[in-house]
Formats: sequence, C-alpha cells, structure tokens
Amino acid sequence: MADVTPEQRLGRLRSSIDNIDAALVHMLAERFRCTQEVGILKAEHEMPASDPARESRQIARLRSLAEDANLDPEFAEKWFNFVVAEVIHHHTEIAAER
Ligand SMILES: O=C(O)C(=O)C[C@]1(C(=O)O)C=C[C@@H](O)C=C1
Repeated sequence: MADVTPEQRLGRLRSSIDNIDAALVHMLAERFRCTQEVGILKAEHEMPASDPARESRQIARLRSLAEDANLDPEFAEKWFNFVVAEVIHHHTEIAAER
C-alpha cells in the first residue's frame, strides 16, 4: 500500500463510512416501520405503550451481542434506550390520536 497516499486511504475509509451510515439509516427506517405497526396494534387493543420486561430482555441480548462484536455494551444500551424512547413517544401519539 506504499503507493496509496494518506488522502486516498482517508477517502476510501470515508467511502466505507458513508455506506455504513446509509445502511444504518435504512435499517432504522425499517425498524420504525415495524414499530409504527406495533403502535397501531397496541392502540387498537389498548395495550400499554411500553413493555419494560421486553426491554430488559432486549438490552441483555444486545449487550451480549455487543461484547461478542467488540462494541462497548454501555454504548449499545444507550443507543437502544435512545431509539426506544422515540418509539414510545410515537406509540403514545398514535394512542392519543384515536
Ligand atoms: O415490542 C414492543 O412492545 C414495542 O413496543 C417495541 C419496543 C422496541 O422498540 O423494541 C418499544 C417499546 C417497548 O417498551 C418495547 C419494545
């Protein structure tokens, strides 16, 4: 790789980062599409917006996956809680609109 300049290496790495960011956006959009349906189902059947027991199981699973993948489990949990807070906000709005 002696003929590759630092600028070229940076450009290649940034290109991969851009692909990964695009994949993350698409995966998040898909997740929110699913949770939108969950929100409608829950509102239709007067089920609570949040399910703390389910969240505990998800967090335990994600922390274990993060450890195996060499990702900080604290970060994985923070990311999950951030996403779920938004989902619960959406669920609450859907229920209020009915
Ligand atoms: O599985 C559910 O019951 C959901 O509403 C989805 C979800 C999630 O985003 O994963 C969100 C809120 C709940 O507290 C648990 C999980």
